[in-house]
Amino acid sequence: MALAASISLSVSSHSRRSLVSVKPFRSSIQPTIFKSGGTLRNPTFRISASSMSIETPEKISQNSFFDRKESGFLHFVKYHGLGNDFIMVDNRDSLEPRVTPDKAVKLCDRNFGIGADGVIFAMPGINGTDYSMRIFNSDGSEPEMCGNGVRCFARFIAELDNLQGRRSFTVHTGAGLIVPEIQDNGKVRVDMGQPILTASDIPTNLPANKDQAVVRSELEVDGVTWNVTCVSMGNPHCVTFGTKQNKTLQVDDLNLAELGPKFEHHIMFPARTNTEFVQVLSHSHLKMRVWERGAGATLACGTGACAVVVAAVLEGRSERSCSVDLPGGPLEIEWNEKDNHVYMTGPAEVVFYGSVRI
Ligand SMILES: N[C@@H](CCC[C@H](N)C(=O)O)C(=O)O
Repeated sequence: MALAASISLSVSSHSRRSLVSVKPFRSSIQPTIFKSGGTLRNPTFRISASSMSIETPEKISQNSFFDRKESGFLHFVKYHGLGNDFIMVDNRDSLEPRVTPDKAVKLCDRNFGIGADGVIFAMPGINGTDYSMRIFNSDGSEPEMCGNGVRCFARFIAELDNLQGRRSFTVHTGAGLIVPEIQDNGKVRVDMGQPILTASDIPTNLPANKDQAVVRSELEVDGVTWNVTCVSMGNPHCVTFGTKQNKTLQVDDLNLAELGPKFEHHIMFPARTNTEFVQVLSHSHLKMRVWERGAGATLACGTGACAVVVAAVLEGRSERSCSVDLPGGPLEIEWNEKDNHVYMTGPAEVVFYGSVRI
């Protein structure tokens, strides 16, 4: 759909009202939406264009979106990776995030804010890397890494910086060095590094049962015994393929909103955890739903999909290369035998460009 929009948003920390005006162009649809209120509170505050097509960067640079520097406003681009959506902030001039965790919570609010699963900051590189990436979850907590986010980050950087034909660069994250590469088809392949399996490093209080790892262990949740494997991709994941009583899951039947928080806040996970519920469709095809730490049920989780393939291999359920179906679409994951790194390939798309008063 070649829909492009001009969007105005105002999010105030004092008033929880918001106003959205959407004016599409290059489209026969011409709605004007006032999300609440009905009057344009910032008539001089006009926002740049966006497109759901991949020609967006050229169009946007013509409009000098990224040159906008008005004080009191945050200019952002909203991206998504399979529906896991992020407010991307150009923070290349400072290692201090331009938005506080409290403000991130407000911006991520789907009713009173822009709406997103997190806020991501593109920052100067450290330790010899080209860039650094930091992220706040929608609850304001700061995770170490975000797989879908780093694909969005790669496309965002390609828009922001003149990479002179370079397709790949290095990114410092809380999970260490991450290397995304933009492919000819626009998808992003990411070297996600090595999975961490040592129980205390994940961290989990579940006792190690295979070398130092927790593989197909038992986790008691509200009187039900789940079989779980714990993996860190820099951030913690608890992967389950079923319970002791019911060894295979039909993931569509799960009540995630009820189950998810019980795993996230379980005493066995001192840093909380992301949880993936997985159904094996074949040795190279998995289906998962995720409850994310600090964000709840999301449409996709890149680090989660990586953790799922690592867990599936450790439990002898799959090959090292798998398609992983998430509610928002598929990711291709490979746990490479030679270098022990996990590689993730998937899309990252612009949703819209906007500015918000901060
Ligand atoms: N959606 C992300 C993971 C984001 C961080 C996570 N909620 C955490 O707290 O660890 C992904 O795509 O990996």
